[in-house]
This record gives sequence, structure tokens and C-alpha cells, in this order.
Amino acid sequence: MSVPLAARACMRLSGRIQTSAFHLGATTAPVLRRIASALCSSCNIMHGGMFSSGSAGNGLKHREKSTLICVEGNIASGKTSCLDFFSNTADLEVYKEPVAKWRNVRGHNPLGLMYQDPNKWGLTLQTYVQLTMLDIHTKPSISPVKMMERSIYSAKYIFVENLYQSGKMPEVDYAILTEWFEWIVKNTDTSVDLIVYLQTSPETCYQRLKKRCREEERVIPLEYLYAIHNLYEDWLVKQTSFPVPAPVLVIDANKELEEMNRHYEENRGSILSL
Ligand SMILES: Nc1ncnc2c1ncn2[C@@H]1O[C@H](COP(=O)(O)OP(=O)(O)O)[C@@H](O)[C@H]1O
Ligand SMILES: Nc1ccn([C@H]2C[C@H](O)[C@@H](COP(=O)(O)O)O2)c(=O)n1
Repeated sequence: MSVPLAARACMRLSGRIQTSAFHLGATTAPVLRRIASALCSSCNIMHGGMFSSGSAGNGLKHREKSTLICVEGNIASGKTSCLDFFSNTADLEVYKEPVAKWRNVRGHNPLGLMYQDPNKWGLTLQTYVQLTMLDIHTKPSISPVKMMERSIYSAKYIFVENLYQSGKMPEVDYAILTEWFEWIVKNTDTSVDLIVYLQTSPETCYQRLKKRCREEERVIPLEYLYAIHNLYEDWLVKQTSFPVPAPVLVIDANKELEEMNRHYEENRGSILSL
């Protein structure tokens, strides 16, 4: 019998919580409890709880909000390639990072400006990144599963944090972005169900960055990729810096593209929360 993807997502998700195949930290426990309490043990379909719900016509309330998977990782770690791999999957919507918008907003290039002068333009870029990320998080979904590249969380906990910690963002700019971020997270639905972290060495990213040759990124030194890498590791692996909004699946992404694609195919179920 064919089981709808959303229902299968519920079943596998519930199994995964029990088997705990993730790097889980104390901060994820409340999220897991909320997911677990939203699962109906008899029909394995998501009901109410943390999710918005509606009637499925059979008297049961089914989850309306899709499962959200965020693919995280350093610059040029292979996130877009990962999304490309899954882009033809039925019942899955894929949202790449809107880098084109960051490079051209009404004729301006905030990404380029930020790399030229981060002290001056860091706030400008990150305000816009936050808006575009919020837009993707809150986009109504027509599929049961939605996959997006990065998230509003990594924008704040990795990139804004890096600018601030490296002394390239004035305290007042950091305070304003923090106020915005906290308001958004409190007043809108930016919930995430699974984080897929593509773990790479900074050296691997540096090679891929050079190969990709994005004009604005020519100025990026290896040290910058180390800083981003360390922030990611503290957040998602050690789980010592900021709250982790969802369970984390860590994938070694240092391997060549063919091998990565093979890995994605073989682990399709766990990556897509099926
Ligand atoms: N596993 C891999 N092995 C070798 N090259 C890769 C791999 N994954 C991606 N690339 C290449 O590295 C560059 C950056 O990859 P991309 O998917 O755009 O990374 P991201 O979206 O994380 O910035 C691209 O040129 C891409 O073709
Ligand atoms: N909050 C963010 C998010 C991304 N960037 C930069 C980093 C890269 O130069 C570019 C796109 O990232 P990629 O998808 O290639 O990892 O945008 C940023 O500065 N702030």
C-alpha cells in the first residue's frame, strides 16, 4: 500500500527520535519532545502540538506545515550541489540561497560591498540576508517536505557572529540585528525539523571556492573559512554556542562529487526525513 510522503515522514521521524542517530545536545531536547508529542502513535500522522493543523476530511487533524530540512555548511562546502541532487525528488520543494538577490538588489551588490568593506556594509548585507531567509522560511509550501540552503539561524549564529567577533561589525549594528532576529524568531514560524550539516575541512572549501571563482569571493582568505568552520562546529557539533533549532545529521562532505551523490542516494531516506 502506498503511504503518503507526509505520513511516512512522521513514521520515520518518530523512529529516528528513538534511535537518536543524530548529534543531539541539551538544546535540542525540548524541540524533540515537542516533535514527539505531536506524533500520533496510532496513525503516525502529525497532529497539532507545535504545528498548525487542519482536518483531513476523515475527522483526523493532519499537519499542514511541511517538514523543513535546512542544509548547512561552510562556504563552497557543496550545499548547492546537494540541493541540486535532490531537486528532482517528487513531493520535495528545494530553495537555494538567494545569492543572486544578494548580488543585485535594485542595481546594488551588497555581497560585493560587504567583502570590500565589512565594517561599513556588514549590517547592510546581513539585514537583507535576514529578510530573504525569512521569506523562504515562511513561504507556504505545496509539498510535504521543503529543503532550503542554510537558514535564518546560520545567518545570525555564523555570519553575523563572525563579523562581530572579528571586530568587523560595530556593537550597535550587532545589537540591532539581534533585536530583529529575536523578534522574527518569536513572532513568525521559522521552525526547522532537521539540519543536514555538510562537514568539510576549510582547505576543501578553499579549493572549491577557487574552482567556483565567484567574483566577490576572490578576497576570501583560508583564515575566513576557518573562522566560519569553527563557528559551525561550535554550533552544530559541540553545541556549545547557540541554541540548535532541530536535530542535526552530520555528513562528511570532503569526498568527491560522485561519491557525495552516491552517499545522498544511499541515505535518501534519513536525509529527507522519510
Ligand atoms: N563533493 C565535491 N567535490 C568536488 N567539487 C565539488 C563538490 N561539491 C561541490 N563541488 C564544487 O565546488 C564548488 C562549490 O560547490 P557548491 O555546491 O556551490 O557549494 P556551496 O553551495 O556550499 O557554496 C562548485 O564549483 C561545485 O561544482
Ligand atoms: N548570512 C550570510 C550568508 C552567506 N554569506 C556569503 C558567503 C558566500 O560568499 C555567499 C554565499 O554562500 P555559499 O552558499 O556559497 O556558502 O554569501 C554571507 O556573507 N552571509
